[in-house]
Amino acid sequence: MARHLKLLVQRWSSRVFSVEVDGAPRYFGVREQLRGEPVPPDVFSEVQKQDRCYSLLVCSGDRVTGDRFHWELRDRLQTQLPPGSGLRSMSSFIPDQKGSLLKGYFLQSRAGNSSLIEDILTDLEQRNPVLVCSYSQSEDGQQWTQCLWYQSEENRVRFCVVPSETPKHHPSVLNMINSDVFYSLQEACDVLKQCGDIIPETRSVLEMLPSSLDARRKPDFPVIVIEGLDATGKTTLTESLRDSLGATLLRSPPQCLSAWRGRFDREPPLIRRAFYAVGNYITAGQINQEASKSPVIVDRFWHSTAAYAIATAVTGPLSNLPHEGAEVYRWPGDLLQPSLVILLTLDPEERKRRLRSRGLMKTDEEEELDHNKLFRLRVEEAYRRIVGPACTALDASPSADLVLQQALLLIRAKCHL
Ligand SMILES: Nc1ncnc2c1ncn2[C@@H]1O[C@H](COP(=O)(O)OP(=O)(O)OP(=O)(O)O)[C@@H](O)[C@H]1O
Ligand SMILES: Nc1ccn([C@H]2C[C@H](O)[C@@H](COP(=O)(O)O)O2)c(=O)n1
Repeated sequence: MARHLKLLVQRWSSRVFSVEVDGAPRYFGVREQLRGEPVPPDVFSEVQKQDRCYSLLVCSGDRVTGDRFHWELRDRLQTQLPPGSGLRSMSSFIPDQKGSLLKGYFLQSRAGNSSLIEDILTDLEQRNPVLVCSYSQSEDGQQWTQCLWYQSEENRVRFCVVPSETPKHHPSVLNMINSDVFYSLQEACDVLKQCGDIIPETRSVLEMLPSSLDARRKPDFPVIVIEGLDATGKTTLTESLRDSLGATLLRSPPQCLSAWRGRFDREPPLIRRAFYAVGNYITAGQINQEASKSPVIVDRFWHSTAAYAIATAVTGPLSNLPHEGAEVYRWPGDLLQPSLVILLTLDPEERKRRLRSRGLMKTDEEEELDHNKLFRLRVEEAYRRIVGPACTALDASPSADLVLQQALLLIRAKCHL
C-alpha cells in the first residue's frame, strides 16, 4: 500500500481535483509553492472560518475491489458522519492521461466535529485502500492548504490549493473505455470472472455465452434493433413488427438472464455494465441462430448499453459528454452489427403520460430519467452519437399503428424486405 501511494503521489501536483457541486464538477489543483496572490478555489467559498475539509480517494490496485469499495463507502460515510458534513462526490485525475482517474468523496467538518471525523477517517485509511487528505485555511482565510494523511505528521508536506481551469474533457471520460463501456467480450468477461467469489451468479451468466461468436458473419436475414428511452413504445412496436414481418423477436438483456438482472443492477457501474455488455453478446449468439431462418427484431442492444453508461458516468450539461466522433461512441469490433437501428423519439411530456398510464415499476435509471432532465438529454444525445451503425430516429408520437407503418417504410427502404 505505502509503495503504491508513493508512486501515486510522485506526480501529485500535476493532478486536478474535481468536486461535484449541484450536479456539475468544480476544479482545483495543488502546488508545492504559491506563485502570486492566493485565490481560494470556489469549492471552499461557503466553508466557515473554523471548518476543515477532507477528501478520500479510492486507490485500490484491483479495479473490481476498488469500484465496490467506492460504491459502499458512500453509504458508510452517510451513516457514520455527523449531520451537516456535506458529503459530495469527487475525483482526481491527470489531464489527458487515460486511466488516471481516482474516485472518492469530499466532506466538510464543522468546528467541534473534527476529532470525531478524524477518528472515522483514520480507521478507514488504516483498513482500506483509501488516500485521505485534509484541507485547512490560513488565519486570514485567504489560503487553503492540503496535506496527505498517510505521511507521518512530522513528514507531512503541505500543498497550496489553487484554482484550476476546466479541463478539455470531463474527468470520467479518461476511464470510460472498458470500465463503463466495454469494447470486447473478453474485457467484460474478465470483470465478471473477477467477481465470481463475491457474486456467485456470474458463473451462471457466463455459462449462457455461446461457444463461438463470429461478428464478421453476415446474417442471411435482416436484423433490426429498436432503441429508445423507456415508455417510448419499443415493446409495442417490436411485437407489431414481429407479427407484420413474420420475424423472431429477441431482446437484450436476453430472457435467460432475467433471474439475475436485479442482482447486477444493485452493483457499481463497472460490474453492472459488464453484465449488460455480456448480455449483448448472448443476444448476438441468439441472433446468429435465428437470422438464418427469418428476419430478427431486437428490443434494445448495444446503443442502450453504451448510451446509458456514458450518460451516467459524466455529470452536468451535454458539453460534458465525450465529443462527437470520440472513440467511446464506436461499435465494438467483435459484436454482430445489426442491419438497421431505429431510435424512437418522444416528447418528454408524452413519455411521462405513457409511463403514468402504464404504471409499472421503474429501475433507478428510469427514475433518474424522470427527475433529471440533464440525464435524459445526455442519454438521448449519446444514442445519437453512436456509430457503426448509427441509429435512424423515428418520431414515436403518432398512434401505434402509424409508428408501425413508418417503421416498416424505413425497414423496406434499408433492408429490402
Ligand atoms: N404510439 C403510441 N401511442 C400511444 N401510446 C403508446 C404508443 N406506443 C406505446 N404506447 C403505450 O405507452 C406505454 C409504453 O409503451 P411500451 O411498453 O411499448 O414502451 P417501451 O419503450 O417498451 O417501455 P420500456 O422500455 O420501459 O419497457 C404502454 O402503455 C403502451 O401501450
Ligand atoms: N442492452 C441493454 C438493455 C438495457 N440496459 C440498461 C439501461 C437502463 O439502465 C435499463 C433500461 O432497460 P429497461 O428497463 O427498459 O428494460 O437497462 C443496458 O445497459 N443495455
